[in-house]
This record gives sequence, C-alpha cells and structure tokens, in this order.
Amino acid sequence: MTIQWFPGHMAKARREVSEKLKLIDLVLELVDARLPLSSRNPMMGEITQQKPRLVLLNKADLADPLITRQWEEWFQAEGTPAIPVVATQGDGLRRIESEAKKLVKPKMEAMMKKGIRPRAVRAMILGIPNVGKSSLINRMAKKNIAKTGDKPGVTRTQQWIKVGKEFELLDTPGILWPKFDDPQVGLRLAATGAIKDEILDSDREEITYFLVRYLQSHYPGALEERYKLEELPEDPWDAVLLIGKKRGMIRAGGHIDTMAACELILREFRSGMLGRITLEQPGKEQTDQDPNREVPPLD
Ligand SMILES: Nc1nc2c(ncn2[C@@H]2O[C@H](COP(=O)(O)OP(=O)(O)OP(=O)(O)O)[C@@H](O)[C@H]2O)c(=O)[nH]1
Repeated sequence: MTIQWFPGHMAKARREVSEKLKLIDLVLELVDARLPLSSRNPMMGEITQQKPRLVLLNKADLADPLITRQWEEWFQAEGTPAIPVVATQGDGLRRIESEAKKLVKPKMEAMMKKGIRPRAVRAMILGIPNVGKSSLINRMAKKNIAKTGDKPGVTRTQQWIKVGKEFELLDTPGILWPKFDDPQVGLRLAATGAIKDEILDSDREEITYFLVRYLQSHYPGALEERYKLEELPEDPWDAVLLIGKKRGMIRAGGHIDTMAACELILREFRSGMLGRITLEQPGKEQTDQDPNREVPPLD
C-alpha cells in the first residue's frame, strides 16, 4: 500500500483548519465507528490545541454496537467524550448540542464574568475524507443555514448553520488526513472504502485478504452465513475462491474470477451486508495480523 498525502496538501489542509479554529469554541471530531483510531488524524490534539473536542463515532449503523460502547468509554477515559451517530439518518444528533454546551461551559462562564453577553456555541466538523462530514452538515442544516457575515470575526464567505437555539455549526468542514505510517491502518481504511478504490486497484486483493482474515478471527460465521457456506476454508484465499465459485464468478477456462469475488466481498462489507463489524477494538493491541507479513500470491 503506497497511499500518501503530499506534504503540500497536508500543510494547506492544516492552514485552513487553523483559520477555521479561530472562529469556533469547539471541534466536532468525526471518526468512523468501525475504526475510530485509524480514521483519526494522529496530530488532532496538536492541531486543535486547547479547543474542547467532542468525538462523533459516525457510521455507527455499520459498526459492532458492543464495541462502539467500549469505544465511548475509551474516549471518555482519554478525556474526550464520544457519541455514536448515524449522520445519514440523523441518529444521535440531538445529544451533540447538550454535550457541546457542557464542554464549553467554562469558557462561557469566563466570558460572562468579563461582562460579555452569552452567545450561541460555535462548532466545526473536522475529519478525514469520506468519514461523513457533508452528510452530517446536511443533516444538521435542514434549512437552517444562516448567513452571518456581519458577526465580528466571521469572514463573509463563512456561513453558520443554526442548530437549535444556542448552537451554530460552520457550514464547511475541516479536512485532515489519516496516518498511513502503519500498514494496518491503511488496510483498515481501505477496507471500509475511506480510500478511493481507483487509487487502490492493485491492492484490492491484499485488502480483501486482510478483511477475510479479520472476519475469520473476529466474526466467525459472518461469511458462512452471508454466502451460505457450510464451512469456510482456513486459508483466506481459499475462502475468497470458494465465495467466487459459489456466486458463479467463473471466467473462460473455468477459472474463478478472483477480482470479482474480492469486489463483491468488499462491497458487501462496506454496505453492512456482512453484519455490523468493527475493525479495531479498544485496549487490544491490533497484533492479530502481522503488518510485516507478505500476502502470499493468489495462484
Ligand atoms: N451507513 C452510513 N453511511 C454514511 C454515514 N455517514 C455518511 N455515510 C456515507 O459515507 C459516504 C461519505 O459521506 P460524505 O458525507 O460524503 O463524507 P465526507 O466526509 O463529506 O467526504 P469528503 O467530501 O470526501 O471529505 C457517503 O456515501 C455517505 O452516504 C452513516 O452514518 N452511515
């Protein structure tokens, strides 16, 4: 896997985020509930500095609910409250305002002591590509986008979305990059579709191998059930071949179309058809897959 952000892109993204940070009281850090750490920018704390943060575990509808619960506790223990949400359906969004208010209370109280009139809490969404930022903004916006170019400190191009009486959201999210220094992180991101497939074409088999192996060890029965298999071969490639065969993915000469089988498994995993599955668990070293291990060739 050779996905990299160019340093120039990173610097630009970081600059843009820094500009937006000046306008807000609180960061809504959007991560993917199926891989909360891998879908988090490793420098989030450094970039957002002292701003309070609320983690939103998005796509919770696709994640394992028991593990999402554990992640909520994990983030809480780390000092950053977390809420599971489903941006596309609006689940969990009502809690955002109340949690946000709690987090900015000290700042608001300090402002009041100085005689500054209390105002709406201002927040921005920050997250890696494809994590659901636009979906969340659209869902929160409904029709509440308010032009507020006349507010002090707000540039004319920024718009605020009024969410409830005392909460406002910046209408453009901050985009940050995930970290790719650990190959496992790249594989998890790729498996969920966080990295565009076109970039990953040559790696699709490697990603499927990784996913099938993970499912075999953490969600036994998931593939068997979906593809109506009595028994899944222990070797991930044999499992992929069997699934391809079962689905009639046969090419001329009787060979199984492994690429088609890989695409099927990835597509169905991403859309939740294999069940609600989380790819990383709190408190457990993700050592069940050796990152230095070469994926053996298919044929
Ligand atoms: N199942 C599910 N899908 C979601 C959820 N939130 C977003 N998605 C899907 O995830 C994909 C990416 O969502 P976007 O809202 O475009 O993500 P983004 O972070 O704005 O993406 P970029 O513009 O690339 O930065 C879309 O196909 C959404 O429909 C969710 O809570 N559950």
